[in-house]
Amino acid sequence: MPVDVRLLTEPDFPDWVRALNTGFLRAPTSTDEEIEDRRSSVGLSRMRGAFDDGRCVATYRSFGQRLTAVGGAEVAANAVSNVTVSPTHRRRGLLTRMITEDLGAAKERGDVAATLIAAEYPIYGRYGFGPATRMAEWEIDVPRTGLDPRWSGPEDGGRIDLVDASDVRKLGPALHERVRRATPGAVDRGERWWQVFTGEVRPGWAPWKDPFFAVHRSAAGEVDGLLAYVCDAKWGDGKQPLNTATVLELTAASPAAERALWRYVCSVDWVQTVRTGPRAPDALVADLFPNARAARIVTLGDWLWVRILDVPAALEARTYGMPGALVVEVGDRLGFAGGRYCLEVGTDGRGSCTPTRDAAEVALDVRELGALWLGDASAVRLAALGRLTEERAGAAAIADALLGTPRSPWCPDVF
Ligand SMILES: CC(=O)SCCNC(=O)CCNC(=O)[C@H](O)C(C)(C)COP(=O)(O)OP(=O)(O)OC[C@H]1O[C@@H](n2cnc3c(N)ncnc32)[C@H](O)[C@@H]1OP(=O)(O)O
Repeated sequence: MPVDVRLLTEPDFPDWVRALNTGFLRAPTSTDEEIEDRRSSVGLSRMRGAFDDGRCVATYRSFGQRLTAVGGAEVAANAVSNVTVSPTHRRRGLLTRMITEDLGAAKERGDVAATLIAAEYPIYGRYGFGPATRMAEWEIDVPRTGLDPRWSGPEDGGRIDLVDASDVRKLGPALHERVRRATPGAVDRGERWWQVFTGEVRPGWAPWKDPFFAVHRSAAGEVDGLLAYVCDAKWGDGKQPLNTATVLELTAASPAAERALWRYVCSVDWVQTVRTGPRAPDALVADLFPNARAARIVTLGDWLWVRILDVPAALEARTYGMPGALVVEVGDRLGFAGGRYCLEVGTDGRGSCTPTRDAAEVALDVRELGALWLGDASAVRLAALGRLTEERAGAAAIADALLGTPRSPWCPDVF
């Protein structure tokens, strides 16, 4: 009997959770509470599974997401998550069947793009996803930073206060909303995100340790920064504290708040090492210190992957650094977004994008367009890699001048 790939129905859910845990190498069994908690937090309507002789052997879920484009507008995105195929059924095309159906539904719904955080690099390019934002994590050797150890708070009239989880649930969402609308690549967060982040809801699959929460207020008294961190309890043989603080979240609506919160976490007594957690690759953190080499990059990699589903809508949603025009030939093996398009950008930085028969100036796969869309990748570099063809000499540099951005895009979330 062929393996049945289909949308989930209510009775499938416990078996689907077992298959999900299996694919992610977690203990396959779950308590009834865990299943009920998961069930109440996700909508079944966009969950898929593959069933072999009645047993779930593959999982897939998508949900609606708001994704910030360059310039601050947001687009409707189809966020992809919980992708697994059990080891007994791998490499038989089950992922391909589930994702092709789901992207087709997203296209029909009018979603502009699809997004995901890829577990492994080689999986999703074949479906038109490109790495659109990157992450970096630093480890800071605090005594080497050259910071004045006598620091006791911001000198510019701002202040930092430790707060409780319930305060974070009150203050965090509005701050995050403000920051994510100003951050290309950021995505919206629902109430559940804040419940899990603050420990109000503790899913069985994630270990929990109460973080320390701090907020930064500007001199005007406005909350413009949020920090969450946990500390270990390591001491050396010579009775020296060797604690590490690991930052779980640092959201700042202003550079002053960002600077103050990094300064704060590097000033906590006993803390010798700060792990920044995943940050934007051009985060301010490393260069805040008199000795920037005290911050060492420990991880650098791709983060949010974007799959453009509607080229004109995606290119018209964002803004551009200069006026100009470019004819782009987009290839799409799955047939959702391919075609030749003319992008024309006015002096106001807004673009119009329409299908055209004019000669293409650059040709690329939709995967590379996804990588370029948020401004992180370079068309000139993609041409050097052989992943973008210049049909007119110099066109890749024009693409970069149009699409490039002064700061890197950044998605602080994992989903
Ligand atoms: C957004 C997220 O949820 S990320 C989490 C992804 N999940 C995981 O990493 C969990 C562990 N891995 C798995 O469950 C599975 O291996 C999956 C889901 C990644 C792939 O599922 P499969 O059903 O085996 O993929 P499928 O058979 O459709 O493969 C399609 C193609 O992708 C390739 N492919 C699939 N997975 C990988 C991989 N990890 N590395 C390299 N190539 C891969 C296949 O070789 C195949 O290539 P082809 O078209 O050239 O023949």
